[in-house]
Amino acid sequence: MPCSIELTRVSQSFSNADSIITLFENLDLSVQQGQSYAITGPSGAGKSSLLMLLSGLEQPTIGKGNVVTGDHIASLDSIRSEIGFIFQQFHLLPELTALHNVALPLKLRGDKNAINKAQLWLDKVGLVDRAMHKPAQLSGGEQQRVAIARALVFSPKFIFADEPTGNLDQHNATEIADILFECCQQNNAGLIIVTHSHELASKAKHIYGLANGKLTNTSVTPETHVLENSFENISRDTNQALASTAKKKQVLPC
Ligand SMILES: Nc1ncnc2c1ncn2[C@@H]1O[C@H](COP(=O)(O)OP(=O)(O)OP(=O)(O)O)[C@@H](O)[C@H]1O
Repeated sequence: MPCSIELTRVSQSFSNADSIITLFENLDLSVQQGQSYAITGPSGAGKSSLLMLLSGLEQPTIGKGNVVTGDHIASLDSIRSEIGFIFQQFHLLPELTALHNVALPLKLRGDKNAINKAQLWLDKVGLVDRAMHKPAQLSGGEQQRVAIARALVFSPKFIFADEPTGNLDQHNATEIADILFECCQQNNAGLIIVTHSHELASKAKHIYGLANGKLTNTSVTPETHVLENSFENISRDTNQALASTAKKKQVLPC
């Protein structure tokens, strides 16, 4: 049964030397396994902090997060070994080959087939011929492919990605985004992305904006799609009619 991560009325504040920064208060957010989410918003709004709370790696100042499976509610600690991370800076281990970077999470779980499974994942992300290369011998896009394979190799329930395309050029960013969404969908993993990229965010089913401590669902609804399509059809029909009139005017004598 798919599970969801639920943050209920959470607040997050940090106290610095002479002040307290409050990022958000009484915020609710629920993310479901198998679904994709993007969190966008201005720099410093607290997007990465929210990702840390969702993943259970950090605790909110007030409120709490739970994993909900049917009627069963558990703390976020219970899902710690079933979540994967992807970062802007890749965070691969520099002394390990691509193959051993991907195999590492499986080895840590005592999986005897770690190397074979890692090889299959390198194949999935299109890097089978780079298995023996170390991160420094790979391009940014290739390193992020390794990071995606490493994050998904142990079939996690959720993937948390913080600016996964932030260090890549446009071409690589699009390719990496496609691979990431496809791999998560195929593995029924929930995908939660923090990004400044509207192109990347638009691939997610649910899009949230975080600004001034408020989280707003800005996803395009099916109704909006219908309206957009209607406008496109009207605009196309109008253009066709205008083109046809212009053509007739050219042919017909004045
Ligand atoms: N552990 C911490 N201690 C003190 N302040 C923190 C801590 N973590 C985050 N902050 C502060 O909280 C604010 C929000 O940080 P966060 O990284 O969550 O924002 P963001 O929306 O992800 O920003 P960006 O888009 O620039 O990455 C920043 O001002 C940051 O300095």
